[in-house]
Amino acid sequence: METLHADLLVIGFGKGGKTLAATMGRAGRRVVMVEQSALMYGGTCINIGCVPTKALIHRAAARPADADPGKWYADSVASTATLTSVMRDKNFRMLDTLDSVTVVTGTATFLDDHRVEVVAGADRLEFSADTIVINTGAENVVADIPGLRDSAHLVTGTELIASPDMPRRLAVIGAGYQGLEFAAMLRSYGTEVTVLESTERILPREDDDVAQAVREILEGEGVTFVTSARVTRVEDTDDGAAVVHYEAGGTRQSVGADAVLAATGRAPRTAGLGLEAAGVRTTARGAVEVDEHLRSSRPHIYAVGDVNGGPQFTYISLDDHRIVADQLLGTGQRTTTDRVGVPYTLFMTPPLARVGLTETAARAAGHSVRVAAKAVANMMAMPRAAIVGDTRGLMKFVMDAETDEILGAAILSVDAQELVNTVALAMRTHTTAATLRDSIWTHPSSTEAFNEVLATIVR
Ligand SMILES: Cc1cc2nc3c(=O)[nH]c(=O)nc-3n(C[C@H](O)[C@H](O)[C@H](O)COP(=O)(O)OP(=O)(O)OC[C@H]3O[C@@H](n4cnc5c(N)ncnc54)[C@H](O)[C@@H]3O)c2cc1C
Ligand SMILES: NC(=O)c1ccc[n+]([C@@H]2O[C@H](COP(=O)([O-])OP(=O)(O)OC[C@H]3O[C@@H](n4cnc5c(N)ncnc54)[C@H](O)[C@@H]3O)[C@@H](O)[C@H]2O)c1
Repeated sequence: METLHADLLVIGFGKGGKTLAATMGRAGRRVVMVEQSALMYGGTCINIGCVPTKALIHRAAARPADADPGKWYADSVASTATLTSVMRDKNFRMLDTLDSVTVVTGTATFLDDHRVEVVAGADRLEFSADTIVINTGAENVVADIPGLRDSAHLVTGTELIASPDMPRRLAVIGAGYQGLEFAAMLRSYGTEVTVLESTERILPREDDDVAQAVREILEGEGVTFVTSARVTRVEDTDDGAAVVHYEAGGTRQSVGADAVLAATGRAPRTAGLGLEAAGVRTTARGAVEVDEHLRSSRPHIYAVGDVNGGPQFTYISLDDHRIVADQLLGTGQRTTTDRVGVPYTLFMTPPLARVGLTETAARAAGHSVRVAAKAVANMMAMPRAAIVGDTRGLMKFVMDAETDEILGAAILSVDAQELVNTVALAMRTHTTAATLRDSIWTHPSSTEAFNEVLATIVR
């Protein structure tokens, strides 16, 4: 069989890989992009991750009081599918319209460190490339709980958002990003939601006051939480539902559910890639082992995005592409250690946005800390929350008492996903808290809260 040669071969149509493929294609390099599914052009984020979940969250908030919840849910799933198909098509065309880029639909496996086999049904192609980028993402982990994997009611987020049938009762296993976003989203459509989390409290990496505020908001919406829960068994019943058995607080309990959502993490997708044949090492957690330039143990093979074991966010995959592009076209200076102030947002309503250190982590790291904090409901100078009708939440800033630089922030408020980017930029540019506090911001805006919160030193 003929082996087709490319300058760059990318395995997986994720954020980092597709952006790199486009950049290299525009620079005149011969690029092959291999994606295993035509339903995944553009990757996880636009097809089964960020975009559809946030679209469904947005639609839930727009439900008229008199709309039938089940029908509104089915319509929302349908309109979300339309949105993702438009984005998928745009992503495909972004690469397909570049003369030097070829998109191949099939599953890639390494034959050796320069050759990759692509299989699609009975068809088989073979490619070789000078540079290979692995961008295969991550996949949901289904915990090893008796009965769970065999339950007809087990769903991952991918299946949940594809079905027009709104579950009447949802049991969520895991109170991380997926668990809390799906719990909040389904609850706002009208589903009865119970979240079972194995740790002592939700969001164990956040400060107590922030995690508690999140829990109170979600409980106020009607979500039930069981923490320190050990899920022991999932059992399908004759009446077409499931019962999730668990132990908590020293007693055995159970909850009935029409769907059981596995939200216990996403693991790097390296199985079946033939990494051994290429001499590419993996970490104990199954990620491709990379250095700060994202080179694997074979220097011409890179890994970008979730598969390299870094933070699982779309914009990290995008930043990974900048590092590899700098290796291939630039000065080769950029590294993962350049990253300062990486923000992230949990999209509940209102959202929780975070950047930098928590108060607990800042103290543990030996910083001399000052904390500014205020409940959104107590703010006088930020009418935006009242205007949009949601004054729940709090804002909290952790500053270095000596330099007045911001070490971290937690913003649980309307517009938090936007506000946090300004704070992250302040952190990256060593802008002091006093500058943010005394700056001129538009009115009425959420950013105005900085004037007030940063003047409210609580410790
Ligand atoms: C429900 C959910 C919500 C999320 N919400 C957010 C959010 O709001 N904000 C945010 O920043 N992040 C969010 N994330 C995380 C974000 O989606 C991921 O971090 C990001 O999409 C990872 O992109 P990637 O570049 O690693 O690869 P991916 O986009 O995962 O792409 C990998 C691609 O590789 C393909 N592939 C795998 N193996 C092979 C093979 N052998 N051959 C060929 N192709 C292969 C897959 O089909 C897939 O298309 C969310 C994730 C989920 C699951
Ligand atoms: N808004 C966003 O940016 C966004 C949204 C969704 C997902 N993501 C990304 O996807 C990643 C994966 O999300 P996730 O929520 O699946 O994982 P996660 O790691 O964020 O949370 C998993 C949770 O499940 C709990 N858990 C594990 N095993 C359990 C068990 N047997 N019983 C009960 N609880 C158990 C863990 O203690 C943890 O709280 C996130 O880390 C994030 O990077 C991002």
